[in-house]
Amino acid sequence: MVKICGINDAAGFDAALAAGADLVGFVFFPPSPRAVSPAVAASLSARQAGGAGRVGLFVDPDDALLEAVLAALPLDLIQLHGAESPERCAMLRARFGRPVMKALGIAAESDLAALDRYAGAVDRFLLDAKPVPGDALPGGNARRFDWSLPTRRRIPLPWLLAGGLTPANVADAIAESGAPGVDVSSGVERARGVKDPAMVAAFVASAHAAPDAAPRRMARPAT
Ligand SMILES: O=C(O)c1ccccc1NCC(=O)[C@H](O)[C@H](O)COP(=O)(O)O
Repeated sequence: MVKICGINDAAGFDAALAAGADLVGFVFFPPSPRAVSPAVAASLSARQAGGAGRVGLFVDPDDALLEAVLAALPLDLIQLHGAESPERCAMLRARFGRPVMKALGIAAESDLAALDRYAGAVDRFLLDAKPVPGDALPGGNARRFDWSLPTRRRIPLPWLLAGGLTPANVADAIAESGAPGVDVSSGVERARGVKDPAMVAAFVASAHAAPDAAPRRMARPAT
């Protein structure tokens, strides 16, 4: 399973779908250079029906933002990339009736303890590099973490690996981490916030071809 995150223009959206990405992510976090309004996300999503699940990325969203986004386009998955508690994740999942993917920042094995705290409250995990002081954003910083860490714990839900992935390293990342899916943003950009269609195509091809992976093993979220 391959997710291309931070889609904010037609070329990036078209490239992701043409390449066979399983999920495309829209960032609803205004400080991000990849941020889109609900209207822009809806118009990009309408370029092609189906083809990839639509993911909305939020950072500690209030209910009003989720209402506005879901009124504009039918998300398949809500990605929570802030400090949302397990209780808040469960509440949003119940209120909006969409599966939730919780992003967990990982820098050391001890960070994996959060998996058990969230397991009953969410549907999937995104294991991403933990931001460090000075990072501009809570995610999407092209920072990677030790790919062997996920192998040290049983991960109780379907999950994606993220953080600093590129077309050149994604096969190694899958092999070393055992990830059933991957998520990328910076590594398929020609400039910060600008997706490069050729890099998107190369990333999806490399991830789907990775011999040690089962990237399509994790079913798409129900729509
Ligand atoms: O991309 C952003 O602008 C962003 C903003 C706020 C929270 C998370 C954000 N991105 C997360 C992702 O794009 C991915 O899920 C993941 O972090 C991989 O990012 P990258 O290292 O850039 O490939």
